[in-house]
Amino acid sequence: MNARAPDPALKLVLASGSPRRRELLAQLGIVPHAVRAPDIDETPAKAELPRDYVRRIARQKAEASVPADDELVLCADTTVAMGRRILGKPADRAEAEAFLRGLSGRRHRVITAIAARRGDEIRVRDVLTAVRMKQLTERELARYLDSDDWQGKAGGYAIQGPAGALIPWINGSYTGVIGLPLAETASLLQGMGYVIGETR
Ligand SMILES: Cc1cn([C@H]2C[C@H](O)[C@@H](COP(=O)(O)OP(=O)(O)OP(=O)(O)O)O2)c(=O)[nH]c1=O
Repeated sequence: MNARAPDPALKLVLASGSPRRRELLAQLGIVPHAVRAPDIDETPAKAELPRDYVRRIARQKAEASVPADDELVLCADTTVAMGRRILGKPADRAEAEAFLRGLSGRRHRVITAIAARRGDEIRVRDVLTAVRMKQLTERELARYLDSDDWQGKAGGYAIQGPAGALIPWINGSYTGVIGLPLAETASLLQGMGYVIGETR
């Protein structure tokens, strides 16, 4: 992919309503010029594979976010995959419990796709992390469900919260599991001409 010339005047728009993504971006020293969360239908298509699904959703978020001439848009989507199954955000406690019982004692994948848009050009990348959850006891499961920390989290858990105690092993990108893989995001933004570290 061709790298664009660095443009220190380019402003970053974060097209995400996730406060975690904003915090992760701050780790790169980036405070978005604006935050505009697009509203799109995140229903998986029939038989859609998890990686295809997150890439499609990240692209659709970018398509729904039209940047001004001096703006670069960044969006992302995270999903948990068990084989071919896509585990999105649980609708309620019963669904979170079903997800966690399925993840308990096994390996799954967390895939985050990031998309950047400048003008009409959209670039998408995906980052895959393998995660193992320990075999949960009934007590651990009940305590975690009681914490409500599963709400709004793909797969029904968040590694950066109390569920960190339930995850003994990952292979991949920790920041990708939380929702924004920082190394890949930095390189994507720089490739689109964004200058990290510039005060705007
Ligand atoms: C597996 C896992 C997911 N998550 C979160 C990351 C994402 O915010 C969320 C998946 O939902 P997303 O649809 O990716 O993002 P979002 O709805 O929070 O924000 P937006 O669509 O506006 O960008 O799950 C964690 O925070 N920690 C984890 O360990």
